[in-house]
Amino acid sequence: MHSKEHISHDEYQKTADWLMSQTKHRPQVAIICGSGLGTLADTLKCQDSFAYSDIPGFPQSTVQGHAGRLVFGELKGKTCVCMQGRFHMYEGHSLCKTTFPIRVFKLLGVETLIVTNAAGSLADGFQPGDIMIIKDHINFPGLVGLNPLCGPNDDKFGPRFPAMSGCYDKGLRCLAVEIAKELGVASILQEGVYAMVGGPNFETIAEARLLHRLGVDAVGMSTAPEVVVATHCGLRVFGLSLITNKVVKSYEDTESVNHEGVLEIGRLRSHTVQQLVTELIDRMEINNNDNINKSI
Ligand SMILES: O=P(O)(O)O[C@@H]1C[C@H](O)[C@@H](CO)O1
Ligand code: HPA
Repeated sequence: MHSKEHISHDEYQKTADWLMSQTKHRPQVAIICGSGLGTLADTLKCQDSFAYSDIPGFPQSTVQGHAGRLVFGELKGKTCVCMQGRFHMYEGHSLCKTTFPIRVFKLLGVETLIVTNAAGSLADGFQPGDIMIIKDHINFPGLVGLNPLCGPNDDKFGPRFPAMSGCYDKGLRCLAVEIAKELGVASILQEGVYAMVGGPNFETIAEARLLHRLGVDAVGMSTAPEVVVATHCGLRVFGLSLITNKVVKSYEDTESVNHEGVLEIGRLRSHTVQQLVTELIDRMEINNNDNINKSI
C-alpha cells in the first residue's frame, strides 16, 4: 500500500545537495502553488528554475494547471523557492512522495512554508473567488491511517507523535488579515477549516452534507499531508484556499463542478493571491538563514 513506502534521510539529502550544487539561492520561504495559482512563481526575481523531471528523486506532476517546475528566486528581499505544481495522492503517488519536497526544503534551510490550494466551499457565506485563510484542517485520509508520517519515524526530522494543534501559525494569519484590509480586499477574505479528501472525484451531495455538518468550510484534495510533514519537521506554516466553487449540497441544484472552472477562478484571482502572499513575505520576520542542516 502507498503509505508504507519509506524514503531514507539520505535520499532527501541527495536531492537537497543536488539543488544546492545547481543554485546559489538558499531559500528561507517555500511556496506551494495550488491549481491555477502557478503564476505566483513568475514574480520571483533572479530566477533559477528546474523541471521536476531533472531533479533527482523528485516526483512528476500529472495534473493540468500544475506546471512541474521548482523555481528559486528573490521576493521582497527574501529568498524563496516555489513549487509550480504539487503532487496529489490521487495521482498515484505515495504520501511520502507527495510530501517529498517539504523535507528537501527543510534541508535547504527553509523556515516558513506557504501553501495555497483551490477548494470548494461548504460554508454558507462563502462565494467563488473568496480567499480563505486556513485556520485548521481535517485530514480525512490521515484519520484512517493514510498519513505520510506512518512507518519508521525519522527522529532527525521530528518526533514520533507530533502535535498538530497549532499547525497554522497564528501570527501570520493575523498579519494576512491586516494586509488584506490594507489592500482593500477584506470583503473577499474569509478564515476557516479546510478538509482534505482523497479525490479525484468531486463530492456527492451526501458527502457534501456530511462535510458541512462536520464544520468544514472548504474542501480540497491536497495540502494536509504537506502541512503535517512541515509541522513535524518544525516549519512555520501559512495556508490559503482560493474558493473556486460552491460544493453542491442540494438535490435541486443543477450545477456541477469541473476542473476547468476551478482553473478559471484561479486565473481570475491569481493576482490578488499573489499580492497577499508577496506582502506577507515582505512583512514576515525571518531568522537569519543559518539553519541549513541544523539538527538534521
Ligand atoms: O492542488 P490543489 O489542491 O489546488 O488542486 C485542487 C484539488 C484538485 O487537485 C483540483 C480539482 O480541480 O484542484
Ligand atoms: N471539492 C474537492 N476539491 C476541490 C473542489 C471541490 O469542490 N474545488 C476545487 N478543489
